[in-house]
Formats: sequence, structure tokens, C-alpha cells
Amino acid sequence: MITFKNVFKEYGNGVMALSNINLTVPRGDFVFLVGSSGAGKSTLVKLLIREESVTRGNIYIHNQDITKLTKTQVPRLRRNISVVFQDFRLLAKRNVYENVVFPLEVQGHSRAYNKEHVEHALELVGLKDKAKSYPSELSGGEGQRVSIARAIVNHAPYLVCDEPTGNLDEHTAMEIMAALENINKAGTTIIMATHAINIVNTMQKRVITLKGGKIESDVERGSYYEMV
Ligand SMILES: Nc1ncnc2c1ncn2[C@@H]1O[C@H](COP(=O)(O)OP(=O)(O)OP(=O)(O)O)[C@@H](O)[C@H]1O
Repeated sequence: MITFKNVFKEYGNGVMALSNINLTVPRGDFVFLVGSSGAGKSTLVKLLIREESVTRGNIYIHNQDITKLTKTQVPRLRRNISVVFQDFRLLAKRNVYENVVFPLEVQGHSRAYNKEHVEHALELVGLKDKAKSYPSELSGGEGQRVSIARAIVNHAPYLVCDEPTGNLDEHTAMEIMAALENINKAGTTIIMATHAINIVNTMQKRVITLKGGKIESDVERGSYYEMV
């Protein structure tokens, strides 16, 4: 479970990006985070992965207050919560397998363990046959699916996605969503910030709408209707 308790985020320039956010995301949920540009979606994502720190309030992941983590403890947080960005950030000189295995190599598992888990992750995103391809040989949608496989390969229980379909056409975006739905069904909790109205309407998941840094609505099986 993720819990935000009275969370405020004020940037150094005085912009109050988030005000008094109270929010609970149970294990297994699939949550869309929507709202117009500047509403605070990316800030909320950055607080969750501790790329930014709260000004006030608490964020709990599995009962651990992540606002209290020291800098050296932050990398360990990534074992519980992984992240996917709009720009896939793949390593150009590594093939698909080598990109996906990267987080496991850092943890020092055996080769056999790594192989099994990379293959499973690639299967969940439908890219098992592309293991030997290099990022330059992939379509945009494939590249993003590789970055998703890399994010889930260590079985973190939570996955945060910031505009994962942002640069992709509608058909490709729906392929990404199919991969994310697979991953959610396999047990990963997903929080996805997006502007993609069609995706939100099609998926019929929980929709949290931010406006001016506050939660405007929080609806089970929401749609675009709730966004405007
Ligand atoms: N590093 C920063 N320093 C100062 N202000 C910032 C910083 N990052 C974001 N902001 C401000 O905080 C507010 C929320 O921004 P944020 O990026 O969270 O919104 P968003 O909903 O993700 O927008 P978009 O959909 O355009 O990505 C905006 O007013 C923005 O200008």
C-alpha cells in the first residue's frame, strides 16, 4: 500500500506544486494520474521515487516512510518501486537482453537467475524474440516496452510511469497499455501519469485528477468525463 499523508511540495522558486495531498493506493491497483499541464503529476511521481523531497507530510510505501530515507538509502527504495519515463533511456550499446538485465547485474544475482527473470520480463511485454536487437533497431513502442521490462525485471511491487505513451502513436500506445495491463494482472501495482484521454477512457481504471496541485477527484473506473 502507498499512502500520501498531508503532502506538500514547494519548489525553491516558491511554486507550490502539491498542496495537502492525501491518497491511498492499495496493492494491485491500476491508477491513472491526470490533470492539465502544471497540475503536479510529475511532481507526485518524483516524490514517490525520491527524485524530489516533500516540503511537508509523509509518504509511506509498505509502512515505510520514504520521506525519512537518507540519500544512501534511496537506491534501495527502487527495489520496491520502479519507474518508466517518456524517453525510454535505453543504453544504445547494449542489446535488449543486456538493457533489461542491467538492474539485476547491479544486485549480483547468478547468470541463471538473471536469464530466467529477463526472459519472463520480456515475455510479459511481448518482446522475447527481440532479445538480441539493439535499441537503434527497435520501433518506438518496442523501445518503450524494453524500458518497461527493465523496470519490472526485479519484481518491484510498484511501478510508476510518467507519460509512458507520450511520444507514441495511438496504436503503439495501446500496445504499451496491453503490456502494462499484463504486468498489473501479474500482481504489480501501477501508477501512471498521462495526458492520453483515449487511453484513460478505454482502460476504465481508477482516475485521480490533479488541479493546481490538489486532488480534484478520485474515481473508480473513471473516464475523460471526470477529467474536465
Ligand atoms: N524543478 C522545478 N522547479 C520549480 N518549479 C517546478 C519544478 N518542477 C515543476 N515545477 C512547477 O510545479 C508545478 C507542477 O509541475 P509538474 O511538472 O508536476 O506538473 P505536471 O502536471 O506533471 O505537468 P505536465 O503535464 O506539463 O508534465 C508547475 O507549476 C511547474 O512549473
